[in-house]
Amino acid sequence: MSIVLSNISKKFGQFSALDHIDLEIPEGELVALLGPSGCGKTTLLRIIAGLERPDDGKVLLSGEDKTDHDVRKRGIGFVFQHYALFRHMTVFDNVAFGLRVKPTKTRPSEAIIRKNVHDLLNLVQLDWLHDRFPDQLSGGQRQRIALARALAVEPKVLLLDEPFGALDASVRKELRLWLRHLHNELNVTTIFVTHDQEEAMEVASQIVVLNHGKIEQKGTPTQIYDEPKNDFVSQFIGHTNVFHLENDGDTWLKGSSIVLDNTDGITAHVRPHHIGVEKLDENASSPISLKDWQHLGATIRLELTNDEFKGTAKVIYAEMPSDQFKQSRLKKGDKVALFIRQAHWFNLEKPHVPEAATNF
Ligand SMILES: Nc1ncnc2c1ncn2[C@@H]1O[C@H](COP(=O)(O)OP(=O)(O)OP(=O)(O)O)[C@@H](O)[C@H]1O
Repeated sequence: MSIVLSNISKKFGQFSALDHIDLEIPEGELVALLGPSGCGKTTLLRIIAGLERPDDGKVLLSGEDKTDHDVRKRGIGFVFQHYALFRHMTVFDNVAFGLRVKPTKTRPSEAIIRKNVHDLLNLVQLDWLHDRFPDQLSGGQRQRIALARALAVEPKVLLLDEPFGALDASVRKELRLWLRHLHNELNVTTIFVTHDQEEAMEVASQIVVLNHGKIEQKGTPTQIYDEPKNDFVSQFIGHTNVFHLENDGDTWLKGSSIVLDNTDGITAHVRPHHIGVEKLDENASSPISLKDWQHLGATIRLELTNDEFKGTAKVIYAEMPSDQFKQSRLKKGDKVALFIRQAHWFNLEKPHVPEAATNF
């Protein structure tokens, strides 16, 4: 089922939770709604589900206006952060629930229900737990059962609100991959809410970045990461060094061939792995030195300081492969030269800095 949101707005009292949202989600996509706490993610999900009514705008499902349709008539399945499995029912009965409460006319026979439930439990790889009760499951297992239960009624859209939010990091990681594989298998249009950019990047085919009730950007994970539309998106996705040229000066650009006539109000965002670092000899005049470094596994994060910075960005973070770090023989206190391979520029009056200035 495709989803079109047209000019959706929602206020709570005077507070504008969603402000003229336009969004199209083609059938079969796996979309992440990503943004900081309170930006309107859950409200948007609830409006799609029919649990909340927008003040303005329309919700079209498969091209039909469903804005005023009841939640039960939308063919949508949900999973929320706090898995609401029925504690007094076994895993099997939890998954069968949605089928057993269907009106007599549309309710499958008990034999078909048994087959469907076992198929679903196999799909989430937990059929062996079918006669357990929710209290006897781990958090990750409960979440997979909650998904199986949502899928039992064959929804045309699946909405997941921070489905793995309450789980510890390693289980979350495992379930992210699992969700992506499950989606590849079923191809149900799926929207999940998260405030974790890594989760969005890893799972979604499309990411919608929200902030203060507005869409800042929509695109593939690659587009969002490599071509952020504004400084909010750039900072929200991944790590970046933020340089306010008025305060921070441009000594960090020296040796990079970037020349700017006017630095007023300009910010440059540079990802740590876009900064090359080269060891200089002791007598070199560079103001930049290696203060500290941390081992992140395959990469090393370097903490660099610039004596000439007047502003706030006193520490510059760079990253390099750990093998390269070993070869470089860098040690704390060494003077270094920086090579900025790529930067994102914001608030430039001219639409682009010269080609040579962004990539070299
Ligand atoms: N029923 C309500 N009454 C009043 N204000 C509400 C209501 N529901 C949500 N809000 C406000 O609307 C804003 C958006 O809320 P929403 O739950 O959509 O945010 P969110 O992005 O999902 O946040 P989080 O990541 O913290 O769950 C918040 O400031 C919230 O306080």
